Amino acid sequence: MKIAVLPGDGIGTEIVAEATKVLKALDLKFEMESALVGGAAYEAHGHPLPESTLNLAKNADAVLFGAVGDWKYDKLDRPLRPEQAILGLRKNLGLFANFRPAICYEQLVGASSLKPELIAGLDILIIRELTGDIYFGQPRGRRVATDGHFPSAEEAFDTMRYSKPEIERIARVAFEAARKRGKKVTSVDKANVLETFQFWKDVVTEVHKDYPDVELEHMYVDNAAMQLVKKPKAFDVIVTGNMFGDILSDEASMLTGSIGMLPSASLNSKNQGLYEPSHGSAPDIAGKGVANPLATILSAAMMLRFSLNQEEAARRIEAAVQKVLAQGLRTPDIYSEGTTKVGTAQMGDAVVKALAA
Ligand SMILES: NC(=O)C1=CN([C@@H]2O[C@H](COP(=O)(O)OP(=O)(O)OC[C@H]3O[C@@H](n4cnc5c(N)ncnc54)[C@H](O)[C@@H]3O)[C@@H](O)[C@H]2O)C=CC1
Ligand SMILES: CC(C)CC(=O)C(=O)O
Ligand SMILES: [Mg+2]
Repeated sequence: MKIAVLPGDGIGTEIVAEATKVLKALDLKFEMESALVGGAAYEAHGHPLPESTLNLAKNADAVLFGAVGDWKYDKLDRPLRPEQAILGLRKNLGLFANFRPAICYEQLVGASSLKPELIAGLDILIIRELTGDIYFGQPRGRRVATDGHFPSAEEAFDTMRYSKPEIERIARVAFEAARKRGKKVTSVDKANVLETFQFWKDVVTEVHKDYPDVELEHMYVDNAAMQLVKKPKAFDVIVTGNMFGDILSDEASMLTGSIGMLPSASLNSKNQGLYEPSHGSAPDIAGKGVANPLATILSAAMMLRFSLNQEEAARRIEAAVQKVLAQGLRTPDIYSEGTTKVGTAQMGDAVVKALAA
């Protein structure tokens, strides 16, 4: 078994170091090989996703990814920007199904910006389509307008699109997932305005016929954003497109206490996967040793479960995370009065210690 380890930029290197520490402490038989990705790869090789990094990821059983990006690369041509590395990995590996579980651990109920009664016991699963939508649609670019409010002005455009098989396969993933938990799927769209999402809604409704035991509701994305903070526990599984899923999962992360708590798994049809926290490279706190490594450590647990067939080891990690939270250890993003503030490495060390106990 081989894990490709791609730390990336900013806090990516700090949090992945803690996750690999935890993986090594499990004493399982797998090999880990690291490579540069994102801005770090651009600096060393002139490209954010060098062929060697892509090949390592393709040939591994699973990929553990940190985060990419930094403001200093924002002026580069788009194909050279660090974010193209994660988009390229998702596309090249066919990682269309992104699982983002938003679970509020009992010990963190007080860390959320929402009232405790709204989020205590929260366990929702966002399933985000990851290789289509406006993030990948062509054509895109800049041009001179020929119509509209300002003819002959400079304009920019992107293309939102989904094919029927792309919607069908992610809908099936969502219904199958719901079957194993609360048996309810909320499909989030903007069918009242966008043709792409009327199509999405029609196809999801059709696929639902094969899952009569699962309840399906449809919700517009603006309402979904509101309902997520009004009554989050009314959701079970949310399925949505790439862009809406990106936005709603950041919102949902605050229901768990912090974006530093939200792991993710991105799977292809062979259950090969890339595992990364839902957040980015956080340049504002990079290098300070204060980033929360738990989303990455929990992503490593998802990797053991989904790609490496190590359910017991996954559970051990999740139990260890709960244990350190119960001990009162908190990185600054989840700190509240009466708990103990720790840094990134101390949090990783505490998880390793909790594994052994
Ligand atoms: N998958 C990826 O590699 C992603 C990369 N990005 C890139 O990351 C860079 C920064 O983007 P932002 O919009 O600022 O999003 P971000 O998720 O990096 O940060 C947003 C806020 O959350 C905080 N935060 C994020 N992770 C944290 C953690 N583990 N512990 C404590 N606090 C944490 C940050 O300090 C910041 O205040 C950009 O270059 C962006 O393109 C953004 C999202 C995903
Ligand atoms: C580069 C972005 C598409 C990454 C992101 O924001 C995400 O996947 O959540
Ligand atoms: Mg995002």
